[in-house]
Amino acid sequence: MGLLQLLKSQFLCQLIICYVFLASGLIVNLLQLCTSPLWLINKQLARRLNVRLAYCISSQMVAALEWWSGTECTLYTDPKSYSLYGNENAIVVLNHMFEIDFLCGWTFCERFGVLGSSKVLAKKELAYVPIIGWMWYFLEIVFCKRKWEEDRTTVAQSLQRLQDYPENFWFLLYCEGTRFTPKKHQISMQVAESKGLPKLKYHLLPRTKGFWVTVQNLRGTAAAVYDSTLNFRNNEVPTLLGILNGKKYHADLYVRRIPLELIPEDEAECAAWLHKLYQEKDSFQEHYTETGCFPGPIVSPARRPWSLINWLFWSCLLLYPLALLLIQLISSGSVLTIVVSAAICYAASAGVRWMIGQTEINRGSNYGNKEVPLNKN
Ligand SMILES: CC/C=C\C/C=C\C/C=C\C/C=C\C/C=C\C/C=C\CCC(=O)SCCNC(=O)CCNC(=O)[C@H](O)C(C)(C)COP(=O)(O)OP(=O)(O)OC[C@H]1O[C@@H](n2cnc3c(N)ncnc32)[C@H](O)[C@@H]1OP(=O)(O)O
Ligand SMILES: CCCCCCCCCCCCCCCC(=O)OC[C@@H](O)COP(=O)(O)O
Repeated sequence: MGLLQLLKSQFLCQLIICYVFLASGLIVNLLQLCTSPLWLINKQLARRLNVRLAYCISSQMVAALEWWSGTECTLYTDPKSYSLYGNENAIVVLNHMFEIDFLCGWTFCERFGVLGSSKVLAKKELAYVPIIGWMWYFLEIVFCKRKWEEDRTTVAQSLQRLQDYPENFWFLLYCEGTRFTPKKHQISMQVAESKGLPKLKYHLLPRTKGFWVTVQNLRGTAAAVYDSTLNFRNNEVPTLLGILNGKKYHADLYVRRIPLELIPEDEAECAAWLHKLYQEKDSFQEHYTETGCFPGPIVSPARRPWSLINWLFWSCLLLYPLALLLIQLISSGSVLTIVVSAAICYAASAGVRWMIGQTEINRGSNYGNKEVPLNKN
């Protein structure tokens, strides 16, 4: 193990990264709250400000992936589509198998200049995660309860609000609705069988309603669907804790640009179209398993320095007062103050560990885990 790698694996270094993330995140959340009155006066300006504030938070996680762990992200795509990435609004359909798939997505957002404005159809539970969830509130992220009776109106309304969004954005949709586990896969394949659909090997059966409502409400706003399939080399199982430990992974992303006009408007036809898309995605994963690469040319954008610069800025701003505080604390000699400070540090690190837990598959929800009564046709 090299010296740098040893340094990266030290708990103290990870603690510093988490401290900067936590302290800067809360400051940014507060600044976002301060933009509230501006929404009434100049909504578009408030949105633009929030895009930049959100960048301060999400780019720290991107910096951890790109600069701290040195993870490499390779893009396989058609060079003709490449020039459009970042210059139009798009709906991104991504497989949901890895704990850091969202972070790889964010990395590509960063490289194409849409990180601050990127959006997702997220489960409601994530709205309560401090920093990220609170940041999303001001970014007009679309939340769902994964209960169609309630989601059908709320999701459509939230999507419609994005029609006059002042910056280009990518709207991420995990149509599988939950992370892949063998049990969820087995249950969803029973559903596939009952619907007479071909089985998928690498994906859960996609939930079609969210896709249909997104496409319908973003017609005229988004230009295309980016069908994205992610995998990692050498059967790596990447985790956020691994990233914090400085472990380097190799992500490969295969993206096909599909103009929105090609997607049927009728709900049933749109659902059939999505099922066919997932059968194709499954064949790309099969190709990857057999050959170690996706079909198509590699046109990888390089990582940009901005996420690192942002992290260095917040570190300089926040580590100096922390050091002063620690010196004062130790020199005060008060046992009570030291114990209280240690307790605050412990609570903060437990909080960050809980947030990281949100990304862990074995702490995932039970959605898609329950056997459903099937009407065999
Ligand atoms: C160039 C580079 C390109 C790309 C770069 C890549 C990405 C970057 C882009 C943007 C980044 C932005 C942000 C990223 C940051 C963070 C993201 C983090 C996480 C958030 C992710 C989540 O929270 S995922 C969970 C929430 N999302 C979803 O659930 C979406 C999918 N779900 C739906 O669409 C659902 O339909 C719904 C939520 C709208 C409603 O759910 P509900 O369960 O109520 O209804 P359903 O219709 O789905 O269910 C009933 C029907 O389903 C059938 N059924 C039953 N059991 C199953 C089963 N196990 N599997 C499949 N289907 C099942 C049932 O039979 C019913 O069928 P019908 O025929 O009656 O419809
Ligand atoms: C740079 C310092 C990093 C410090 C660590 C901060 C950690 C914050 C992470 C919060 C990000 C939350 C995003 C979670 C994405 C996710 O993967 O959600 C799961 C859902 O799709 C589906 O849930 P489920 O049904 O449970 O599978």
